[in-house]
Amino acid sequence: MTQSFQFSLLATDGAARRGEVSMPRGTIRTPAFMPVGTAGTVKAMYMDQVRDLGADIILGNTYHLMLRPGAERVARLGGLHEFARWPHPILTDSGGFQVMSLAQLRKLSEKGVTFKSHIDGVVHEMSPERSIEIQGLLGSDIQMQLDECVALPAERDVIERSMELSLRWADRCKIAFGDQPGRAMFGIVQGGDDEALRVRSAEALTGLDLKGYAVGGLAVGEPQPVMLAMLDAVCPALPQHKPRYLMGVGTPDDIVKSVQRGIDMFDCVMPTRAGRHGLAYTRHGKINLRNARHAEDSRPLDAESDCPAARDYSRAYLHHLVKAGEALGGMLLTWNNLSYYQSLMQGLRDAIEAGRLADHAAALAEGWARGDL
Ligand SMILES: CCOC(=O)Nc1nc2cc3nc(NC)[nH]c3cc2c(=O)[nH]1
Repeated sequence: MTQSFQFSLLATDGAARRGEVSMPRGTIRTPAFMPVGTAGTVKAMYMDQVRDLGADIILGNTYHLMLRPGAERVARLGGLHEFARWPHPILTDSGGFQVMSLAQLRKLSEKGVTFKSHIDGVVHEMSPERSIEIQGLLGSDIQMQLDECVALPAERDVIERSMELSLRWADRCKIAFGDQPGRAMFGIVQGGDDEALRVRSAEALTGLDLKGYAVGGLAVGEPQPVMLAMLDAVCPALPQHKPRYLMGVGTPDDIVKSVQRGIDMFDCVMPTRAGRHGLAYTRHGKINLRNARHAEDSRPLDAESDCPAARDYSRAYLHHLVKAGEALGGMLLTWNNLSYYQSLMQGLRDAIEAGRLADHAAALAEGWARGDL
């Protein structure tokens, strides 16, 4: 068990990397998918199940937890790992993105963001320093800088000013983070859909010598080719021997194409949220269990899966649960979806080690395109 934060590059295949992040609370095998545990829970899952599916790390949302139950309260109760019974690494976001998408009446200035809670209307001030303080109170292993995710499309000078603000906040967060052995603070590359601004952001953050780098400001509705073009510009401008985390991504296809461009870590609400809405992710593509065509289909989602939710329940039963609004429907589909995402990541890790990522990616795409025979 290490007392420090170390990233080791174990193998590469083109721009893709197979690595390991070793931390005091455990090792993260990369490429890695981080299930989103917004308010200290991966919705509809027990934490033991999340672990059994192969997740090495989960994501917690600062915005939600600071509003309820409150960061100081979580600290008094022993921190988020103890509170939520997840003893492995946790990455927390800085809350910036959620403030801009969830809070009412938010104001952004050099100082930070001021907003009214969407729960009880209380006004909160979140400076870069306070964001890091909150993440420390939660006991977060990987803390994110406070940043501004500019909405696209935007004028170049708006993107530039926003990117430069995030850089100043990165510096303030690094100072506020100080020296927390075994923990890390990641910078967040911004710059919208402008390659030159993206490279400037990546190079400036590299100069701060942080433990890892996130790519933010993407997966905000831009076409996939735009997102991938930004990765083609950013990844070569980031240090080879530090982890790269693409925020909010994505579909299985997004993940494969991003791994091929050098991304190591992902988080996305898709598998959990879609599961609660009746959608199953499988190696044959997406299956919408709300659709009446499943009403008498006695086949499971995937007879070859080692996940009981995929292997042991008929589509007819899942369709019934979803139509009836039964809690078990969301539970089984979330279980299936997270299982599929973790098996996707395991397959990518194996393919990079074996130097056959291109063939593996083609086989995956063929399976998704073949659809659900
Ligand atoms: C997870 C760390 O988040 C932050 O602290 N800031 C941040 N979060 C983002 C989350 C995003 N989710 C999506 N798509 C679903 N795009 C995102 C961008 C950011 C971001 O720029 N900055």
